[in-house]
Amino acid sequence: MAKILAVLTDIEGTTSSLSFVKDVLFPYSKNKLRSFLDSHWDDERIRAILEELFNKLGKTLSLEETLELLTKWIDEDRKDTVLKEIQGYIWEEGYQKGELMGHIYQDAYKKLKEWHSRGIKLYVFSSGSVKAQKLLFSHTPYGDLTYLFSGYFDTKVGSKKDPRSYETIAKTINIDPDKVLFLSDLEEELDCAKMAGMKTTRLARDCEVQSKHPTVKDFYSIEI
Ligand SMILES: CSCCC(=O)C(=O)COP(=O)(O)O
Ligand SMILES: [Mg+2]
Repeated sequence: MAKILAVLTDIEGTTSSLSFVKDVLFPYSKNKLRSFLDSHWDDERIRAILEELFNKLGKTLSLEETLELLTKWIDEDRKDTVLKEIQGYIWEEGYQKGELMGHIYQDAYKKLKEWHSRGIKLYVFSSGSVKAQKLLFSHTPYGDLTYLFSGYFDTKVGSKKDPRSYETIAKTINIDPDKVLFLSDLEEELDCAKMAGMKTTRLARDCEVQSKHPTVKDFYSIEI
């Protein structure tokens, strides 16, 4: 493999379990959505996010309508920036109250730490908002791991299923795409990163998969 200067990693299914996101984080945001909207409906920061939603829809929604729409989007696992921003704020309260703890696989933690100590730059690209990413990595059983990462990207940079997002990330971090290794559990994301010129490795933790990309069961098997 050509010299890798940076690792760009997905979260769900890659550094962290699918089940943590689907069975813990998403239900938490769904259960707390009504009380969050009730208590933050007039908050300046939340209003700005909701205005973005209303602009996108071309109409203003009532609290009840907003609740209904965002609940539907959580159920559909919609990767919408407004939903992801709101979820980030809800999870923040969960982490602060000690009701949430971020999940990271031990192999991911150990290898990320090793790569960091070797001077390899580490970046995150997730559909979860940058706020949600930082919260997850600052509340792990291994402590606050945010020191490992040089930057975070969410879908404000573009969809994870669009090669242009990976091109933008490479330009932003100022590293040639072929010196960046992208890690993900999803073939389509890896295809897009490869189209942008990045190196790729697929994580297939709990199942056998057919893949065009080098495939590993955990981070221990990734040689850089
Ligand atoms: C930052 S944790 C929440 C992750 C999330 O909201 C999500 O939709 C998962 O996206 P990923 O791109 O990490 O698969
Ligand atoms: Mg994933």
